Amino acid sequence: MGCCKEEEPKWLWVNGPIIVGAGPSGLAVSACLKENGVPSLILERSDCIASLWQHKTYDRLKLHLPKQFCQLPLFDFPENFPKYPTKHQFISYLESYAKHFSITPKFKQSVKVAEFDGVCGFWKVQTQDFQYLSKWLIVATGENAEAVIPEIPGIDKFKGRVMHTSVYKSGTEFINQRVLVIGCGNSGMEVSLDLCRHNAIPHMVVRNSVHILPREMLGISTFSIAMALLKWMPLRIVDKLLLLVANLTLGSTDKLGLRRPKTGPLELKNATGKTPVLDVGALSQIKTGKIQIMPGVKEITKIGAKFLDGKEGEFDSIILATGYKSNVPSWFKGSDFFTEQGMPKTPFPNGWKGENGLYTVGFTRRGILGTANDAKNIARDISEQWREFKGFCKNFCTTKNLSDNQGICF
Ligand SMILES: Cc1cc2nc3c(=O)[nH]c(=O)nc-3n(C[C@H](O)[C@H](O)[C@H](O)COP(=O)(O)OP(=O)(O)OC[C@H]3O[C@@H](n4cnc5c(N)ncnc54)[C@H](O)[C@@H]3O)c2cc1C
Ligand SMILES: NC(=O)C1=CN([C@@H]2O[C@H](COP(=O)(O)OP(=O)(O)OC[C@H]3O[C@@H](n4cnc5c(N)ncnc54)[C@H](OP(=O)(O)O)[C@@H]3O)[C@@H](O)[C@H]2O)C=CC1
Ligand SMILES: O=C(O)C(=O)Cc1c[nH]c2ccccc12
Repeated sequence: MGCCKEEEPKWLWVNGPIIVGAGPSGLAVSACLKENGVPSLILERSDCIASLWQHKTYDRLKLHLPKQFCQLPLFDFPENFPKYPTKHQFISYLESYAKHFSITPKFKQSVKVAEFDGVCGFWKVQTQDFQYLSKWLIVATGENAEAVIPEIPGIDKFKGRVMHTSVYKSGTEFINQRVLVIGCGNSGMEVSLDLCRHNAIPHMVVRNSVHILPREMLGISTFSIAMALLKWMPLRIVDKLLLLVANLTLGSTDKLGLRRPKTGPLELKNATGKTPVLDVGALSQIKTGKIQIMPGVKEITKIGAKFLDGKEGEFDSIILATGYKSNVPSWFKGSDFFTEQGMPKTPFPNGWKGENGLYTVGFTRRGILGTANDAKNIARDISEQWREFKGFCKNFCTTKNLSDNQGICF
């Protein structure tokens, strides 16, 4: 009987923290560490930095918060960037960012297991190729690591195309098609709008309530207004003001089949992570009927869908705009720092630090702004320990002809 003993993966000692994920969060924390004299190693499952932005977003995507809220620490956006940069501009900024700080992640390293070894006092991080060892583990895999694909009765029978928004690029593939868009967050709204602009016929499923705010109020971004008001008044009052202006400028969304939640938009974002829709044009297409609002789906049939109100419709394609989730529970083991949903249990602003050298960056439900905050906190914290640890490292590592961010093999 042939026996093939699986080869033990090679061990790599990392000089500095291990960062999992080369998105904006991983890059930001690596840059802040470097600024404090601490080397680090980023492990990235994909073949490039910012893979969410490069591989999983549609062509027409723009940041919907103004640029001052979306830049990473220590290195600003170029002056000539517009108020709302395009995704291509954002990616080129991130590439310059990595270059500026000489950040060279190790690509195609998908972390399968990460666990603290209490005996040796190190984090053991396993990818398909290696086992990495470090005193610090920084989780930067994001709140949007995997697409949420809900089980919708009958979806396997559907004859047309079914895709998640993470693979949608442009409406050019859907010209003249009747498309069912399931979900009405920012992705559902913007994909429906893009479909309209390509002469497709989108029908958007709204099974629940949703907050829609104008992206700007009197030429000032709604998000900037909210941030400014929050310095002076409680969240609930800010929410009331935002809703007052939203109702004045957009009219009642309830009449269009878009009921507002009882909880205000910012309070809801903080409590559940549900981001309010910042409208960039979908609402006016809903008003003209070019985007049709549909109730919850009862089941999908071969040729279309049956809805909870008893109506039926025929569709050529289905786009799941059903959101994203963290993937931390699938690879992070042996600690109860994270919830079952893969978010830190400790709420903002203290969720960035765990025990035994564990850190998280980008799990604040506050977009890039939250990332920048975490990255600075982590770098400050680790750099204090680093100075002490460096002495130990010097004795430990025999091979000295390696650059800062390479692992030492033994
Ligand atoms: C369509 C869209 C638009 C958005 N627009 C904005 C905006 O305008 N402003 C804003 O502030 N926020 C926006 N966000 C939120 C956005 O997710 C974050 O702001 C930002 O991308 C978060 O960066 P991150 O590095 O934390 O996560 P990500 O960008 O998701 O990066 C995480 C990285 O980790 C890698 N990874 C995951 N699992 C593993 C593993 N097991 N092993 C190795 N690598 C792994 C991934 O491949 C990825 O490269 C948007 C999100 C989406 C989906
Ligand atoms: N321009 C930009 O900057 C953009 C930013 N984004 C950001 O990306 C993140 C993800 O957004 P998005 O992809 O819209 O995800 P969201 O999680 O915000 O929205 C998911 C939507 O899908 C619905 N849904 C989930 N499961 C089902 C189901 N089984 N049946 C019917 N509906 C379902 C949800 O409804 P329910 O509420 O009932 O659960 C919700 O309407 C957000 O932070 C968003 O702001 C996204 C696009 C553009
Ligand atoms: O665009 C996103 O997904 C974000 O997470 C940005 C964001 C953080 N906090 C908010 C509050 C209201 C609208 C968007 C955001």
